Amino acid sequence: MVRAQTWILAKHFNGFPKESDFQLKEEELPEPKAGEVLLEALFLSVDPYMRPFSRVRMKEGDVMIGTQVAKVVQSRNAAFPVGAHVVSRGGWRTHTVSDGSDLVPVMPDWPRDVSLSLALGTVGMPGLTALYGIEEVLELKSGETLLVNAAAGAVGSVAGQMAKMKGCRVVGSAGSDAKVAFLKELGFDEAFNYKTVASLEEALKKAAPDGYDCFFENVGGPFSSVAMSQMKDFGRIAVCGSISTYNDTEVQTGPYPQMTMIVKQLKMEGFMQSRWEPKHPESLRRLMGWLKEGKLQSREHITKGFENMPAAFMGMLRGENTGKAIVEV
Ligand SMILES: NC(=O)C1=CN([C@@H]2O[C@H](COP(=O)(O)OP(=O)(O)OC[C@H]3O[C@@H](n4cnc5c(N)ncnc54)[C@H](OP(=O)(O)O)[C@@H]3O)[C@@H](O)[C@H]2O)C=CC1
Ligand SMILES: CCCCCC(=O)/C=C/[C@H]1[C@H](O)CC(=O)[C@@H]1CCCCCCC(=O)O
Repeated sequence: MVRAQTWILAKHFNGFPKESDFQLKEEELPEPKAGEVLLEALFLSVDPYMRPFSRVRMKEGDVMIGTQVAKVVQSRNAAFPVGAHVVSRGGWRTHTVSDGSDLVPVMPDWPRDVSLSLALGTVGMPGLTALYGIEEVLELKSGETLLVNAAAGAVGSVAGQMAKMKGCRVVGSAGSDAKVAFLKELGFDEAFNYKTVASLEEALKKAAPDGYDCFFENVGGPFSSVAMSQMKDFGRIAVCGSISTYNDTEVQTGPYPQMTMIVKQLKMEGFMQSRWEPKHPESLRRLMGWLKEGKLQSREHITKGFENMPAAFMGMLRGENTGKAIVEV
C-alpha cells in the first residue's frame, strides 16, 4: 500500500487564489491491477491554465488538474516498465495508479545531461505551444518584427528565441527589470518592463517605430488593445493566452477590437498546441536539438516540495517565475 498526497480544490475562489482554497489530502492507493502502473511524481508543472480551468471545469473536492513527470515504480503494463519516465496528466498528486491511457513516455533517448523537468517546459507543452504559435499560426518570416508579452515565461521565452532564429526583430515585455535583462541575454532586440514604463503605447512605439508584423499574445486585457493599435496593416496575431484576465471577478469589456482589425485588416487566431498533436514527436526532437546546439536557452523557476504546490501556483500568477515554473517533489 502506498500513501499518496493530493492537493484538491477546497473551494471555488473568486479573484486571486489563496492557500485556504486548496487542501492537502492523503489517501491509500490500491496495488496496480493487471494493465496498470504505479507512478511516483518527480516534477510537477505549474501552469496558468489551472486558474481558469479550476473555475470552469472543476468541482470542489476534485484533485487539481496538472501534468507531471513521473517514474514508474510498479508495473503490470509491459508498455511502461519499472524505471520508465512518463508525462502524466495525473494532477497535483505524489503517486498515481494509471492504466497507461493518459501517459506519454518521455522522448526516447532523452539526454542524461538534460533535466527531465524540461519535458514540462522547453521540451514539453510550453515549448510546443511556442513552436506552433510561431510556425503554424503566425507563419513568421525572416525580417518581420514580432511582439511577445509575458516574454520571460515558459512559452514567451521560447517564442522569442525561435523568432530570433528565423531572423526576425523581436520585442518583449515582462514584469521586472531582472526579466528584461534576461530577455536581452536571450537575444531579444528590445525589451521593457510593462509595470514601470510611463506609457505602454510609447514603449511599444519606441521599440518598433514602424509597427509590428506579428504579435504573440499571452496577456490579453488592456495590453492587447494597446498592442493591436500598433500592428502594421495585414498584421497577424496568435492568441495563446490571456493571463491578465484569469483572476478577474467580472468579465472585462471593451475597448472592442473590431474597428482596429477592419482598418488594419488584421488576422487574429486563437490556438492550443493539441491541434498539432501528430507533429509532437518531431517538434519535440527539434526543440531538444536547438537546446543541445545552444540555440535555445532554457530557464526554470523551481520550488522544492510537493507541499508548496499552492504557493508555487500563486507565485507564478504573481510573476515570481522567470522561465518555466516547476515544483520538484
Ligand atoms: N494556448 C495554449 O495552448 C497555451 C497557452 N498558454 C498561455 O500562455 C501564457 C503564458 O503561459 P506560460 O508561459 O506557461 O506562463 P509563464 O511562465 O509566462 O508565467 C506566467 C507569467 O505571466 C505573467 N503575468 C501574470 N499576471 C499578469 C498580468 N496581470 N499581466 C501581464 N502578465 C502577467 C507573469 O510574468 P510578468 O512578470 O512578466 O508579469 C508570470 O510570470 C498564458 O496566458 C497561458 O495561459 C500556455 C500554454 C499553452
Ligand atoms: C482554460 C483556459 C485556457 C487558457 C489558455 C491556456 O493556457 C491553454 C492551455 C492548454 C494547453 O494547450 C494544454 C492544456 O491542457 C491547456 C488547457 C486546456 C483547457 C481546455 C478547456 C476546454 C474546455 O473544456 O472548454
